[in-house]
Amino acid sequence: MNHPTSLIAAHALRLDLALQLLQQAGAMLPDAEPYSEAWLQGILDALCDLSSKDALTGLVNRRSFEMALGREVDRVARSGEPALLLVLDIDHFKAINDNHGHLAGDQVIREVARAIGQAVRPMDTVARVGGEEFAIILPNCPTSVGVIVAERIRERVAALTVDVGEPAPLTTTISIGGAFAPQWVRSSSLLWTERADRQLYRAKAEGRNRACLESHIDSLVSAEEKGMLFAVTQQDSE
Ligand SMILES: Nc1nc2c(ncn2[C@@H]2O[C@H](COP(=O)(O)OP(=O)(O)OP(=O)(O)O)[C@@H](O)[C@H]2O)c(=O)[nH]1
Repeated sequence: MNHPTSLIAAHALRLDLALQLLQQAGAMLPDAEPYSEAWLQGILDALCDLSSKDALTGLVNRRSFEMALGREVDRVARSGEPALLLVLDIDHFKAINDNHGHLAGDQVIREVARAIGQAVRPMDTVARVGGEEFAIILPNCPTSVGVIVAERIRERVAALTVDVGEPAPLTTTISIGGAFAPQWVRSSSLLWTERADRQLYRAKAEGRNRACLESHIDSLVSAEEKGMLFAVTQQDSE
């Protein structure tokens, strides 16, 4: 397809606010002639990057996480590879805010985020999905490995000492819930998340500072998911 060479007058674009936002976030501005095609592309890329990140931790934010989860659901349905979704929540976090202040709470969130990031593979997507809630998508993660990874993350966080400028550093723990995507079944992000959330709820109810992963996933495929599988099979055979 032929594109007209110049559809826009680049200098007429009002980019002040966009540039201000990028500078304030400490983003690298493109090293190209201002208003050239390469420069504009660099600005757009930097804005996309900024809008997909959580400002406090630098992790993937909720919006971007949901997109990644949708892509993983599709990938699992196509490839049949096992994938694990973990949801994590800092235990009794309200007490940290109440006893040490909001800034100390923020510092704990940042350190927990860093510890989680260090405990997983680069191919895993770690996101901050709420105040003190995180989620991780682990593609290509067999059931036996999932349990080990979840436990490794829990131990890393439990071993953290967070310096918040008080005589003694703070320590904290997390509860983790996990669910595997049902293989060869076209599930949905929502159903997968609900399963992981149920396990997180269980981890909290059983005493916190623990990881609970759903077992026997085949028998837990819901009627709704079986319906989706049937719909796919029917469609494919047409
Ligand atoms: N410092 C700080 N606190 C936050 C942030 N977002 C949410 N919070 C606080 O996180 C706390 C979450 O508390 P709860 O949902 O009651 O849960 P909890 O105290 O962690 O208890 P359990 O989850 O049951 O172990 C609330 O007090 C929120 O105000 C944030 O960005 N920074």
